[in-house]
Amino acid sequence: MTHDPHLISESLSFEGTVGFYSHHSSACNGEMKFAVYQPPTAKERPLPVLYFLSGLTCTEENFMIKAGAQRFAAEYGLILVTPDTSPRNVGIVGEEESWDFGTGAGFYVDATQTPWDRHYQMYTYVTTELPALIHHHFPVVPNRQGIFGHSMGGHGALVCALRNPDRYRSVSAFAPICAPMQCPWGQKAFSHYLGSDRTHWQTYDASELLRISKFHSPILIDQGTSDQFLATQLLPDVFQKACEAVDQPLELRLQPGYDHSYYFISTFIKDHLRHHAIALNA
Ligand SMILES: N[C@@H](CCC(=O)N[C@@H](CS)C(=O)NCC(=O)O)C(=O)O
Repeated sequence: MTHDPHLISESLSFEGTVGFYSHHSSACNGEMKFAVYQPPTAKERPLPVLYFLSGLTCTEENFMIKAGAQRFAAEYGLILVTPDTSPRNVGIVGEEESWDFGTGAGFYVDATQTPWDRHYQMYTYVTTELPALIHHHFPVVPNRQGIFGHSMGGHGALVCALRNPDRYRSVSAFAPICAPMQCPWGQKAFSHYLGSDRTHWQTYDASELLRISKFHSPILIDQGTSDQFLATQLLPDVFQKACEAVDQPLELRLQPGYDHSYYFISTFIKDHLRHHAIALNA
């Protein structure tokens, strides 16, 4: 069951609106926040919807403030939705202790381990509960839905798309965590949220999921070569090999000199919105 969203603030942007909302989430058993950009054409007709999942330490705000996506969403006629990256202030001891786990680091999984399982149901939240709420309250065409993200959110976007190719028509990522089972961020998050059963971890690892699931349209990934997390945490080469093994079309663009920041994202954001617009408007 979804609850009506409460509008916190609204600003005009490229003749459309950026709105910040809170609502009660049944999946996460508490208040969640998200933001929506509605381009000017949303006043005239329902539009395709594109979800952006942010990375570690982010909220629903970072992308809306820093990516510069509104100009192109207005141009291409896409509604943008950015959820928060985790439940917050839910009273779990240690939830604020690290920047790469707990608050701001939900990893887009449904936790099975106590005490996280009562609230950290981000996979269900972003794939089911939030889209149902968006469909109900905003002028979207529900079967024209795409997803993209950055870093932890790039991992989330790839996992959501590979597990639900019927629900997402397009997927892309900036500097995604491509093989979370093989990197410290992923291993820390999965062991605490999911327990020790590594077969369960595979259901949230894009490089593993490719063994059983292919996406029906090409995947676009941009990766900066000066990203400080590239060699230890992101591992795009593992994902590339997994794509090759199953003939999954992948455009992996290594961008010389770019780091992990939103300066990198904003440089290539237009290409990503175009990638999604082509698939979502086809
Ligand atoms: N806090 C970390 C960095 C965390 C980080 O780079 N987060 C990325 C996502 S993985 C981000 O988008 N940060 C928010 C921002 O740049 O606005 C550090 O100090 O090394």
